[in-house]
Amino acid sequence: MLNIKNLKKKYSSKGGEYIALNNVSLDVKKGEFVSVMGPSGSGKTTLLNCISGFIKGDAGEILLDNQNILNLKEEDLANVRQNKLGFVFQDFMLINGLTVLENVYLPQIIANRTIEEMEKRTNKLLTSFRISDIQSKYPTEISGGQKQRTAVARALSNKPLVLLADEPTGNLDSKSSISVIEAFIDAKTNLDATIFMVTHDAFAASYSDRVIALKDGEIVRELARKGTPREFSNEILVFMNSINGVAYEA
Ligand SMILES: Nc1ncnc2c1ncn2[C@@H]1O[C@H](COP(=O)(O)OP(=O)(O)OP(=O)(O)O)[C@@H](O)[C@H]1O
Repeated sequence: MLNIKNLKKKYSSKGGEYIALNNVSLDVKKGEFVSVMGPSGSGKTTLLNCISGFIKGDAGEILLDNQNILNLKEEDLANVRQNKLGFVFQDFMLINGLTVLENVYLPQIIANRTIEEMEKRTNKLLTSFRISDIQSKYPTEISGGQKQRTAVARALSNKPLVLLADEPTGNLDSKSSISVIEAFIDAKTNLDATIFMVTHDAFAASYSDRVIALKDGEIVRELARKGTPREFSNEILVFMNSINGVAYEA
């Protein structure tokens, strides 16, 4: 589904060159939920931005369902973003002037889906994320958890190949973080969604199938989920603390 081969990215600035990604290779299978963790400055955002095409990798390949998106023109990249990728951001970015239903419809309208396609897809999403009963409400009238489920439903509305999530629990209290993770688990279980999440949050990562650890622009380890989320979370914390100067908290 997502195959990255020998991806390199360096930044040039007055102080010289800085290698942010050094030969990063990874594979994410359809239906997998993968987290990327690493100390500040390890290259997580750079990796996510290369996959979304917001910044250009210097060398290597980023294959999305076998299409190399590394060297696409901006117009083709916009197409990939609209039709093949879904995005969940830290602050969710729902449109307050639109209802829950309209927020989920919007990307499909932009992608020129037919009414029948939109209705079928939207009904499935509203049911999967348990937001059917609040579909006529506006984002300011619903709970934090409902907002997050709406944002994940919207991100999946055009059936993306991969859902990219950038620190989705970053600013949230633990109750809201659980809502986001539940939404991801629903997306994986009910819709076979493929999720690629960058996070500092070992609790959130402990619900993924695999954690990829980055340090200084290189993958230093992959941890496959074992045991309960609590046990996996502890294993992640121990490992992240071992490669990181700063302590991670549970
Ligand atoms: N536009 C840029 N120009 C120069 N250097 C950059 C630029 N963007 C990022 N970097 C450097 O590249 C490295 C990787 O940055 P990146 O933002 O990918 O790290 P990160 O792992 O996401 O960090 P954080 O967890 O703090 O968000 C850092 O050392 C950063 O200073």
